[in-house]
Amino acid sequence: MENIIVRGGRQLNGTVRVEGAKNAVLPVIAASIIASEGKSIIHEVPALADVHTINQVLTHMNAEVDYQGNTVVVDATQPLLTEAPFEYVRKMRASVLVLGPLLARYGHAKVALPGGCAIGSRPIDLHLKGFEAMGAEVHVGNGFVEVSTRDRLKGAKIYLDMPSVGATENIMMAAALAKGKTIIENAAKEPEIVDLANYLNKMGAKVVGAGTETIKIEGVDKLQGVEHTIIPDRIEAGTFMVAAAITGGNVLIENAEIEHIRALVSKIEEMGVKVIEEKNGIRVIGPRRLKSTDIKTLPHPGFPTDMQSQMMALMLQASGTGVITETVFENRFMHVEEFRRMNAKLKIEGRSVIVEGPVNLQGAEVAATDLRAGAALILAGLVAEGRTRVTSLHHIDRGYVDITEKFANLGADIERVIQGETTIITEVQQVEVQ
Ligand SMILES: CC(=O)N[C@H]1[C@@H](OP(=O)(O)OP(=O)(O)OC[C@H]2O[C@@H](n3ccc(=O)[nH]c3=O)[C@H](O)[C@@H]2O)O[C@H](CO)[C@@H](O)[C@@H]1O
Ligand SMILES: C=C(OP(=O)(O)O)C(=O)O
Repeated sequence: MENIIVRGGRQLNGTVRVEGAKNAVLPVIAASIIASEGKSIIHEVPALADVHTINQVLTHMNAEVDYQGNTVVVDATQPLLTEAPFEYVRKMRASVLVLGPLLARYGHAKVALPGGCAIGSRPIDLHLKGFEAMGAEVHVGNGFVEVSTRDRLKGAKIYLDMPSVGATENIMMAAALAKGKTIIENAAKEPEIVDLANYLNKMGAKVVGAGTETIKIEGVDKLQGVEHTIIPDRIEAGTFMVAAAITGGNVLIENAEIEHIRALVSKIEEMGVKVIEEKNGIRVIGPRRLKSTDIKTLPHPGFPTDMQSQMMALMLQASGTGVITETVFENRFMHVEEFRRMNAKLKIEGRSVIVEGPVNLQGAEVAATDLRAGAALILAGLVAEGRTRVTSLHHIDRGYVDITEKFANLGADIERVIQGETTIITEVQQVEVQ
């Protein structure tokens, strides 16, 4: 079993470069299977366990996938299987993102039902509602969801009860080849939606309005493979911003896009952190004393739920009482129990956590309960007294490339170990481990 060991007390200084965004690359790779002509060449692909999973899903379906350096090349011109079994969906819920592309191109898709996960029940009813509105039949049974249509999908007006990122992406991809116009109302506005729309448009689709609450898609007859570069990962960037802030350090986060993380920037500035936009990225300088604040997670452009646990770590070091309210996922406070093992004073009240700071965090044995919680525990470990051991690293490997090396390069006392021994983990080994 692998663990990360952090010894607290070092200030972080230097430069770190963020990777391409996990949440942008997964739908983009999924969308590449709509291309019936030409190869899709995708750059800035992060070497994450989730990327290997989506590549395996495509390979299972008969697409040719070549992954070298940070580039993935997908050739989906040959006939594809239209099923994704449980072994992939179990590892990664985003496997459901092949539903829209397969339905669009083949009129059929069958994917194992994702089920609940650590952060909430996460149904896919809105994805299915969208497909049904476009004329697809939906059948759920034996642990699978199957969507099919005898005729070509028809454009439709679809109102999402909530601005679901995955539903917006799946419907956008299905609508790309539908007959006529689809309008998605109350669509998700995340930067990753815009990246997917840009990619689809390069492939020949007609998508307008991505990044606003109304997206219009005029269906076309076919899409072709193109070259695309994935946007930077705003959550990885945010995690390093918090690392600089929590240690009172000075870190340049290269390749970070400030427009994608305004809500986070504004909150950490309220806490006394200095944020400077530079030519190559964002410089973050932590203050001597942090002031507490309140946070409410919301769909973009609100405060991202994927930064909630990292902010909890930061608020534990801030003076005063702060309230964190989670409105996106109903069960995303699993890390509270782990922070408490580190001497945190946290009180859960319904969908909020009251954070009393500052506390003297103490190193402890803690487990990552999801990928962001894992990163948050490392952040807490950076300032805790003594040694923190973080386990369940498969969560962290889903969303962070070389997190141990990146923190070590900034001056952290951190190492990844196997059964008590220090090891250097290569990308290939990481894939075998998950
Ligand atoms: C791979 C990826 O991009 N993951 C991101 C994506 O997840 P994901 O796309 O799964 O998140 P959604 O935006 O769909 O989920 C938001 C909320 O809507 C609910 N819901 C969603 C769909 C549905 O059909 N019915 C329904 O009730 C979910 O249970 C959740 O409570 O957006 C989340 C919210 O920003 C992020 O935390 C995830 O990192
Ligand atoms: C919740 C997350 O991802 P996923 O939707 O892939 O589980 C995340 O990236 O924090």
